[in-house]
Amino acid sequence: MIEKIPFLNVRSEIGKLRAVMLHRPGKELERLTPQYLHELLFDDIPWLKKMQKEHDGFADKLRGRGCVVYYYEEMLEDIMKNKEVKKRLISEVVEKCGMGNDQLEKLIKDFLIEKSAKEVAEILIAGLHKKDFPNVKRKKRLADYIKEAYPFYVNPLPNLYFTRDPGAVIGNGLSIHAMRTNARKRETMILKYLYDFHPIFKKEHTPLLYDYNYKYPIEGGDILILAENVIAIGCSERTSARGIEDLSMNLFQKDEKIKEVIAIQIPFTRAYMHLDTVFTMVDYDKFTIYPGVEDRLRAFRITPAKTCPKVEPMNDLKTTLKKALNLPAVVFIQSGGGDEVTAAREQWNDSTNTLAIAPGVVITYDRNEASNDTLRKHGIEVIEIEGSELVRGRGGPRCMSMPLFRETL
Ligand SMILES: NC(=[NH2+])NCCC[C@H](N)C(=O)O
Repeated sequence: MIEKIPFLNVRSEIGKLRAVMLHRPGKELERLTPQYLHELLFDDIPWLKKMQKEHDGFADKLRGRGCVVYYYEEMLEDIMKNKEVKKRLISEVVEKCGMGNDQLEKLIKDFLIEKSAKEVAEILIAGLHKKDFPNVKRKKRLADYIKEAYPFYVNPLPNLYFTRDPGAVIGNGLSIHAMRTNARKRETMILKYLYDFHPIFKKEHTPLLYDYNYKYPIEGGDILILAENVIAIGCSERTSARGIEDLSMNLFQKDEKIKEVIAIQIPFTRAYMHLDTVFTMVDYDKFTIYPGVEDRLRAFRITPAKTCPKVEPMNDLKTTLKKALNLPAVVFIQSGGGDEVTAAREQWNDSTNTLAIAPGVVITYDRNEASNDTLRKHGIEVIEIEGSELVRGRGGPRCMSMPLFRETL
């Protein structure tokens, strides 16, 4: 049952979190095999049952602190109770699978349309394995032979539990992202349907700030809502410079409160694919940072201008943040407790990927002991969750959550 929230509202990284969208990992994770791990953006294969327990633990901690949890899959099921929506979504998904055989496409569409909203929601996330499709007599095309060894008609979406990335609520608007990799593109297509048809998005009050079919990639793990008037966007392996400029222009045009964007360039590499894997905000004036990249970050100030935004290179990130947030000082809390090796190991396990649920209160993985201690020494309340399986997809509590509503500071 969907409870009502007023409308989307995220004007900071740290305001009390009242509503969040999660995805409980499901069957899609059991479709990972060593052969396709890399393509599906995983480094290892999680044990699903344990992973779900860990994820439920995460959701419980959020609820325990007064946050309503919405699940992606339930919302997807909700919108597909409308037969027309179900039909359109099935068609769009199947057509984007590149099967190379129109007759097969039609058969799969007909097969899916007969299923309930719940079953279709599951298949659109977990994928359609060839063995789950009845072997009806049909003419084989070249593509069928070429792809004979490939197990799926519709690919699974194992990264969907990182709900942070396909979309971001910024202010009262929704940014639906153009994902860098094919493995994650359907996640955003589905989010667009949720935006169009699910009542919780209250489309008429929710400006669309970016769309998944825009040309330049941008992903949610790179977006940090520093304050009402200033947003940080990482320029990373996943988020392009032009994507940042285009989103900035839309923000300036569609949200009168947003006056500047700080672009933060991080090294382009898998270990830190998004800004939030090395840098997150934990309190009004405190950030946690992976020391291994601290000297390699570059900051640029982006402000409105006529045709394209004005871009100014800044001297250093700390001073830039201080100025933008109008603070006398900002504190960078180094993850890893001051040891280079510990810091690198814990970063790989998402020590810096903290989810603030109120000013000075964060959720992190329990395994990152040194980083958690350091946060506590700086007066941060650290709520720990288990994440031995969850972490295998290379993401932590922040990646696993898409805030919908935060109390205004
Ligand atoms: N916001 C984040 N840091 N998300 C992490 C996403 C990890 C996921 N396996 C990917 O590579 O896309």
